[in-house]
Amino acid sequence: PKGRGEPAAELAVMPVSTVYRGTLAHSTRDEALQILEDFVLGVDAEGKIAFIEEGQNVDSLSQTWGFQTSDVIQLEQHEFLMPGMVDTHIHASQYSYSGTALDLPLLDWLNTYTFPVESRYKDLDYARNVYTKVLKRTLRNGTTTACYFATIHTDASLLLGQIADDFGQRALVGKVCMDCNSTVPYYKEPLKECKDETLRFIRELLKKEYAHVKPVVTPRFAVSCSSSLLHTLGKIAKNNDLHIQSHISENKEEVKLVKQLFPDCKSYTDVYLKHDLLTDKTVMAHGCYLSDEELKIFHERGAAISHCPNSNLSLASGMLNVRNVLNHKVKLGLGTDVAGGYSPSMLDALRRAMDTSKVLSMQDAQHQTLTFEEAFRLATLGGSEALSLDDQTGNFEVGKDFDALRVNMCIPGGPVDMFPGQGPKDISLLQVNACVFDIFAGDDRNIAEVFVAGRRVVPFPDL
Ligand SMILES: Nc1nc2[nH]cnc2c(=O)[nH]1
Ligand SMILES: [Zn+2]
Repeated sequence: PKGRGEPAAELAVMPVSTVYRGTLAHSTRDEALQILEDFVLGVDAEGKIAFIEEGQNVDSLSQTWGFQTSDVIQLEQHEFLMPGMVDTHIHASQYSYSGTALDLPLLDWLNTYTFPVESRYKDLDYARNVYTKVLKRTLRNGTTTACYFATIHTDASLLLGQIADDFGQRALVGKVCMDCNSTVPYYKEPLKECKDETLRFIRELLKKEYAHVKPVVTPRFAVSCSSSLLHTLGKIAKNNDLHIQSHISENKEEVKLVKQLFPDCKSYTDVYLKHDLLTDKTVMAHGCYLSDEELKIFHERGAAISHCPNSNLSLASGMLNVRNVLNHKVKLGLGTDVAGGYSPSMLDALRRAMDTSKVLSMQDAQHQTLTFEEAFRLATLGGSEALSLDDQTGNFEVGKDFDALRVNMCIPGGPVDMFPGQGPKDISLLQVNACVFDIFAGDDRNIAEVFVAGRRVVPFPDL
C-alpha cells in the first residue's frame, strides 16, 4: 500500500515540506484508537500526508523523499500528534451568549434568547466581532473542521465563510433558513426571499473558491420551516450536490409539535425524507428520540447524526443512546452545539459523550458504555465520516490532508500533571498510552499547535 515503502508514482514528484517523528495517535476503520510509537510522518507541499512509517526507516525515507534527517521535527516523549477534531454541529452566531441562558427548555430557550440574539447579525460589525472570536476559540481548542450554523442573514453568513478562510479552518457554513416563527415574527424570511437568498449565499460562497470552506443547506428544523420551504431546500441541495444540516428529535415537546405540524408524515425522520433532505451528505443534530425504524432509514440513506451531549444535558433535552446508533451503523460525529452546549471545546464534547453513556449504563446494566477510544474516534474520524469529508480528513492516512494537533501533556501551567519515564528510549508503551489518554483531562493549553491541510493555524499568525 501507498506510504509503506516506496512512494506511489503520482506522489514521487512532490517533495515533503515537513517531517515529524514521535508518537501518533489516531483512529482507523478497525481500531478506535491506534497509537503508533516512534513513527515518522511526512507532509508534502500541498499539505497532504506523504508517508507514515516506522521511525527506524528515517534514513532510507530521507533519501527517497529528499529531506535532511536534521530537519526532522522530533516530538518530545510527552508530546504526540493526533488528528484535528471535527465539530459536526456548532452555531457560530450563538457564541456571543455561550455559557449563559441555560435555564429554559429548547422551544422557550429559542424564543427567549436565541432568536433575539441571532437577529442582531444584520449588523455586520457585530457579526465580524463574534465570528472572529468563535473562529479563534474553536481553532485554539483543536477544531480543525467545523460545521456551522450562522443566521438568516446572507451577508453575515458569507462573512463567516471569509473569516473561516482567513484563519484557515475547514468549514461548512450554513445560512439559516426559516419562514415560520409566530413567537418572534421579526426573525424569519418569507419563502421567496429565503429561497433567493439561499441561492445567492451558495453562489457567492462558491465563487470565492475557498479551498476548505463550503456552503451547507440549512433548514433550521421542521418547526421553523413550511413544507414548501423544505421542498425548495431539498431541491437546491440536490441540484447543487450540497451538504445539508438541520436538527431532529432533540426534545420531546419538539417531537410532539412536529407530529402536529406534519400529520401526513410517519415520523420526524419521514418529514425530512419526504422533502429530499435525507441524503448521504446530511447531518442531523441530536436525534435523542429517534426510533429504531428511523435509525434504519438514516442507515439506508447514509445520513449522519451529530451527537451534542453538552447541549442535550444543558437544555435537559434528552440523552442519545450512542451504542444503539452505532449498532444501526449510522454515521455519527460529535458536536458542541454552542450555545445550547456551553463549551466550544470538542474535548468537552468527548467527555460529555462518555458521561451520557455512563448515565445510560447506570439506568440499564445491559448498556455497553462508550469507551474513551470510541469517544476519541467520534471526535475525529467519526466526525469526518458524518460530514462526508473522510476522504480528506479525520485520521492519518497517506493522501489525506494533514489536519493535526500537536499535543503537549507537559505544558507549563497546564491542567494535568504527567509522570513520564526517564527518556525517550526508556519510555514504555504503557507510558505512551497514558500520555495519549491524559488528553481526556487536558484542554486547549495542551494543544500546542494546530494544522489544517499542512498550514499551521495555531498559534495564530498576525492577521
Ligand atoms: N440546540 C438547538 N436546537 C435547535 N433547534 C432549532 N434551532 C436550534 C438551535 O439553535 N439550537
Ligand atoms: Zn443546534
